[in-house]
Amino acid sequence: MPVQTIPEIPGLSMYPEFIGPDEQTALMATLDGLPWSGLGVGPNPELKRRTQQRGCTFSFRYRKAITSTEPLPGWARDLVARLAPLTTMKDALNSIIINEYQPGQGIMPHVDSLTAFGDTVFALSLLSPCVMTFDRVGSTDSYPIVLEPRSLLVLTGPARFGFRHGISKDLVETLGDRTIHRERRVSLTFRYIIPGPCKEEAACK
Ligand SMILES: O=C(O)CCC(=O)C(=O)O
Ligand SMILES: [Fe+2]
Repeated sequence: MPVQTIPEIPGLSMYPEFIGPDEQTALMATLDGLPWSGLGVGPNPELKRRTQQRGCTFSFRYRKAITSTEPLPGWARDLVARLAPLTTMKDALNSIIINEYQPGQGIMPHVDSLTAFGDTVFALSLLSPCVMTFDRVGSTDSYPIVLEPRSLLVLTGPARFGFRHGISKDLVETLGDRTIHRERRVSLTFRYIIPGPCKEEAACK
């Protein structure tokens, strides 16, 4: 499987075309057939975008998992089996957060909670491309990258713990000679949720 890395962001791996177009279409049909939450609907009603959670459910407000170990759904098993060999993390992935970004929606720069989530985070991108910016914690270094549809981003080590990542609300983004007109984007974040409360002081992301 071809993998791209970025010397400035150690621990980041990008797998372009991790899934095929038909797999993307089937996955979107599955997700759109399931109930969305966020935007006033629990378990995370405060989120300003639509989300779904599968497997172990995490509450950002209560800063902890709010279900015990629900199994991951059948439609995710093949994907998860393909992710497992890409990490040295011992704990098995037990949660999927699905985020929908309509034009004008993004995600604030954040480090995924260090105490709530395991040391490898996977993000599978569907539909619209977008720019994700990595800001090194404690410096002004900032590295924008394009998340292409059907690509898989793997964050571990410094990329996971030493950089904030975020997506702007911009309707149009430019990076080098690339111009992206943002359309609907859906991503699946696969993580291991560590049992017990999030121990950080800051808001848990
Ligand atoms: O949408 C994405 O690709 C990233 C989502 C994210 O950063 C997260 O769920 O923590
Ligand atoms: Fe994140």
